[in-house]
Amino acid sequence: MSADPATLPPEPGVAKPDPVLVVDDLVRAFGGLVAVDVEHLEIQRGTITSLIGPNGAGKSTLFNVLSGFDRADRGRWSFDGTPVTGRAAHRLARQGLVRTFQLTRTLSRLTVLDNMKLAATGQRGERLLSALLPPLWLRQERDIERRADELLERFRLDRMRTEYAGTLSGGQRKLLEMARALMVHPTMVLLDEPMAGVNPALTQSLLGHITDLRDEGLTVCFVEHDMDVVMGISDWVVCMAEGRIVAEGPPRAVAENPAVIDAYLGSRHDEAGGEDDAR
Ligand SMILES: Nc1ncnc2c1ncn2[C@@H]1O[C@H](COP(=O)(O)OP(=O)(O)OP(=O)(O)O)[C@@H](O)[C@H]1O
Repeated sequence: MSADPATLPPEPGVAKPDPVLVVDDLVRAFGGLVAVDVEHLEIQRGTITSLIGPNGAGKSTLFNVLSGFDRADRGRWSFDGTPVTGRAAHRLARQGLVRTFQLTRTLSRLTVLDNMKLAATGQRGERLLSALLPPLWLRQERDIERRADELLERFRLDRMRTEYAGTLSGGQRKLLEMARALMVHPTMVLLDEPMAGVNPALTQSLLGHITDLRDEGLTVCFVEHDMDVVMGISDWVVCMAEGRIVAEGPPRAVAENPAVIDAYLGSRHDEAGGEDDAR
């Protein structure tokens, strides 16, 4: 952070010195259930910000809306100084905002290299144009393959280049998800549970990749349930509960925040069917 995060008041909606993403009044409801109701949120450029909260807090829904994979019922948001409310995912990717997805069954049937190449094809317009201009098309294909190979080497997946993605281990899949997101040279990446299903040996390597991205100037925002991971690498933590942001701040301050403790205990209380379960 250009300003020391410790100097910012740890309050929901606090203004950041150089926000790359700014969200106002975002509401997403499913029938009568308000899944997301965010009054104001700013994500500071060049930081690792994690989004935490109990199950059903609205984290994935917020990610889906901001990355153009779901619509909001209300609200405005801007990315890198440009209003992008309601903009589709492929257009956001071109502007530099991408999110990762868990590998689908279809992608598992493609090779690692083809997965990477497919991730570069957000630019429909250019591809149509280049199909009409073969030399341009060839050059673009070569550039895409070169970029894919650089990233595969960086993430130590180069030896798996021609293997089917479905044969990768849990940790290698997470590396591929991250590598795919970087194909479009993003400014900001939204990572969906980057550590889920990863064995401890690869966890350190994944954490290292995430901090490297931040150190290179990218903004990283991720949803994660593993609190050791959150506390270990986040510059800033945002906590949601029942669709709202209930706390944000540096990791330690958030961990000790009564609103956060309440959110987690409250959800356990609900899961316990009303019994007082404060473990
Ligand atoms: N497509 C949908 N249709 C109906 N309800 C939905 C839909 N998607 C999410 N919800 C509901 O919205 C609320 C927020 O869900 P969301 O998945 O965003 O929470 P989350 O914080 O990501 O939870 P988790 O940590 O369990 O993934 C939940 O009550 C969920 O059941």
